[in-house]
Amino acid sequence: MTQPDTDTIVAIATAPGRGGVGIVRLSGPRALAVASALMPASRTLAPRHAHFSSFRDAEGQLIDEGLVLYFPGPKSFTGEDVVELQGHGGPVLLDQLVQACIRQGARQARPGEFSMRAFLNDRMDLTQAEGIADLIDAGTVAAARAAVGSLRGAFSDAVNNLVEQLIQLRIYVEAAIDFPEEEIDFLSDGKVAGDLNDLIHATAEVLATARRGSLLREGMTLVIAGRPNAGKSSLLNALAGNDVAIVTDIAGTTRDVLRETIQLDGMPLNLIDTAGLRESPDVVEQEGIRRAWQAIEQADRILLVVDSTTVTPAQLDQPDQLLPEGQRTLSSLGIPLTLVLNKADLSGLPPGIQTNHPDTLAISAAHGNGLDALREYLKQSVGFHSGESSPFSARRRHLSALELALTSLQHGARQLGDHAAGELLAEDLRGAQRALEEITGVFSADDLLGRIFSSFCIGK
Ligand SMILES: Nc1nc2c(ncn2[C@@H]2O[C@H](COP(=O)(O)OP(=O)(O)OP(=O)(O)O)[C@@H](O)[C@H]2O)c(=O)[nH]1
Ligand SMILES: [K+]
Ligand SMILES: [Mg+2]
Repeated sequence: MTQPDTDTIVAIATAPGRGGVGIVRLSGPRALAVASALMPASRTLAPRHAHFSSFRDAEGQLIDEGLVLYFPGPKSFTGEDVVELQGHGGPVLLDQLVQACIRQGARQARPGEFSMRAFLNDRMDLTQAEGIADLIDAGTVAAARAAVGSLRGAFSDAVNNLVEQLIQLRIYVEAAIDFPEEEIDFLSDGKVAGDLNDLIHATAEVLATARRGSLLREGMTLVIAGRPNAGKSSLLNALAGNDVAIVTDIAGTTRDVLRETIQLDGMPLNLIDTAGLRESPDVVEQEGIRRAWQAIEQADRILLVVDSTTVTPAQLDQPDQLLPEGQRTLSSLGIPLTLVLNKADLSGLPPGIQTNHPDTLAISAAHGNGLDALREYLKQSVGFHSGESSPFSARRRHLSALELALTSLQHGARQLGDHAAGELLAEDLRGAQRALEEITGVFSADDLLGRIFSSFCIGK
């Protein structure tokens, strides 16, 4: 496992720009020495007390004056000696303070390096470190509450509980393998099957909660696709409540991929409007259509918009027929799809859910009819309820790890049914544990740590 290096690091900890107060943070074995070099020689710093002091560069030039706080390790954020210099919040001024610290032997911190040291020094686990980043980045109150939950360890607790149950089961199974003379026929032993089943349920539950947490954080990506002039851009504008996209009656108006994020009762929705799909001799439009397909492939859900005055009832159950000849098929992508029958004002369709066709709604993007039903439908399609919160925030990597653990456990359960060798079950349980421990960072590849922490900003 990576060890924290012994450099003393420094960075501006407050947001870039001007503010009343700006904080420069030092961490490492020489934090106190570096900070002291900027202050009058007579200054001694009592731990966890605010001291007022001047800050000077190596030439004795006054940079600023403000408060100094010293947190001796290991009871500090990073687990190392930490000193905070709180000056006035000007970018040039704070940079001078950082440069003065560097002159005294500190090094500029890399993105996320303070949090990474806190993790490596066991001050927190990975989900807590990620909780800090998510809290800072939270775009909604619900997302911020979920991130605080992670920060306080709610996610780690849930995962550690699963690991604990898993270890108990592994001990039993491995013992049965190692001591066959004991004649514990654990394969037909109801205890193993029962415990495994409990574990599968508990893991599925944590996964469901994590999915909600991830939804609050990242939202859902909806790609609006369809033939030219179906009313895709009109739908984007109607949902965004803003004229983000150009709407005209000319087929092929939209060329670029347009992105707009909206909130649906606290759930972020990333809406993407695309060029109308058709064969076109125009090279600009061709490029737009290529990009449209690129966006479609990345969608969490596709909103296939069709002009309801042009469709026949038979086409409704075969979405691929709703695109012109020569286009790729949507059904082969395996992405959830909603059929939006637009221009209901012209076709006379009743706006809202079409009860005899699943995942089909009629709307009038131009007049706003059926949009409330569409919003409600979108929330329900992902299991999101208004005002919902999640006890913790989660990221894609957490979901993948939980999914992997669940698949391993389910695979293990099938081994039981097949009366196969216990080694196979043991292997599945080991795999599940590894996946779960990757979430909290008990088990982690070095490059995973690098990837996670480098996505944090400098000073975090
Ligand atoms: N009557 C009626 N007209 C609509 C409705 N929605 C869109 N339109 C009209 O249909 C035409 C095309 O609308 P757009 O939103 O530009 O369609 P688009 O699918 O984005 O078109 P491209 O970008 O060219 O692919 C415009 O003249 C809109 O005013 C609707 O609900 N009812
Ligand atoms: K158009
Ligand atoms: Mg358009």
